[in-house]
Amino acid sequence: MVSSITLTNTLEYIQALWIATHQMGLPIALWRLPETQEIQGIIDLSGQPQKTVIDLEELHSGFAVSPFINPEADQSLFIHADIHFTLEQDPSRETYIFSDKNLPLNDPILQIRKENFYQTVENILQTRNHSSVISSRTSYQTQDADQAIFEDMVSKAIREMEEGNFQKVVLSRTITVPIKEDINIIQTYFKLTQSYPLAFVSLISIPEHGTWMGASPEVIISTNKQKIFRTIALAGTQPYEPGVPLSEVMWKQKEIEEQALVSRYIINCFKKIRLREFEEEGPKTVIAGNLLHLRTDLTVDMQATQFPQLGTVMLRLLHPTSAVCGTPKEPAMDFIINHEPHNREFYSGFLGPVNIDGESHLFVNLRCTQWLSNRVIFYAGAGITTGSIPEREWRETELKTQTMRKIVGV
Ligand SMILES: C=C(O[C@@H]1C=C(C(=O)O)C=C[C@H]1O)C(=O)O
Repeated sequence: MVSSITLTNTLEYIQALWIATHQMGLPIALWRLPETQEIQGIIDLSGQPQKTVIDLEELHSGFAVSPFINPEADQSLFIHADIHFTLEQDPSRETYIFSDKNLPLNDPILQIRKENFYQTVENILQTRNHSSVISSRTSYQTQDADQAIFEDMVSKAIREMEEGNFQKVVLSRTITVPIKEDINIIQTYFKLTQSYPLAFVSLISIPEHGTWMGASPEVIISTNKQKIFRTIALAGTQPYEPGVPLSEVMWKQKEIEEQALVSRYIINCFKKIRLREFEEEGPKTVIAGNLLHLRTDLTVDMQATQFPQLGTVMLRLLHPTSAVCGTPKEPAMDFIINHEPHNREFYSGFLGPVNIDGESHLFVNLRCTQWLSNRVIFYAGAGITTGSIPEREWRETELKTQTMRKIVGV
């Protein structure tokens, strides 16, 4: 059984692993945390992720994926870590070391499946049968809104806000693009990790639920070994011009207010659970690929506050935040459901590793794409307030897909 191997051809090995999960119908998640080099992966040998509430106190090691619409919080999928591996660059930076963490498998059937899995990987490597995009979903229909339809939807939202129905709504759209037959999804993923060093870069595939790749700048909740809870309030968008110091970046009133709404939403969630001892830092300007955002960091010492279940409680209260839905949450959500022509599915849901080495890091699924065998669907949204100009919001959604489109080559 594989436990640690030095790879001379990393791409080929990870691709064989990816193909093997598809041949065997197994869910897989690959991710790289912000500001780290190591890529990690999880494979669920049962073949079916569990549909569950994300309770960090109850769940084993795994990877959580929630759709945007999850009102009772029970629609999240949990990819169980039957296999957990890491891919680390060696100090010479010439090769990668692939390590299987050899998590204990209590069920002998899973042990046999694991052996079969690595055997399948070997067979694929030997036959060198490397097809290009392997997607867990071949047919899926979505409706892209053109510029006029999107701007009409934004204008309608502005009118409703002027009537006082809500204060902010985040409206999104899809862009469906055919892809070349020879595109390599794993190579694209590696490129994405390089373009977004500060983001959470993920690639997941779940039978019947699809194949998704993204580079999220937005933590929804994270809890680390030191028992520090962290979340962020992220909003406001402008293009990043390399060379301009972040301290010199100026923000318009509209963006400052929009981001303040997200911060206030999070602090209100703390108030609901009577938590007063939190640290607030920011807002400051941060880089996400080709863009800049405004970010406030909010942290809590879960030991000092005697609140070990804070991650679970806050996840339930926060999702969907005002950064991807709006304020107040219910009328903003109704507007989205009634007006966006597409189904968001996992876009603006959350995803990330749970209880891996004593830490959980969940991110909002943004700057993401869904992969079908011959097409990619890009998803992007923008925060709308009464100060919005529809054409600028359209341009913002264009900007939000730009880095990803360049990497995919479309
Ligand atoms: C909705 C998206 O991004 C969110 C909306 C932002 C905004 O309105 O300025 C900024 C960052 C994210 O919180 C997206 O990327 O699709």
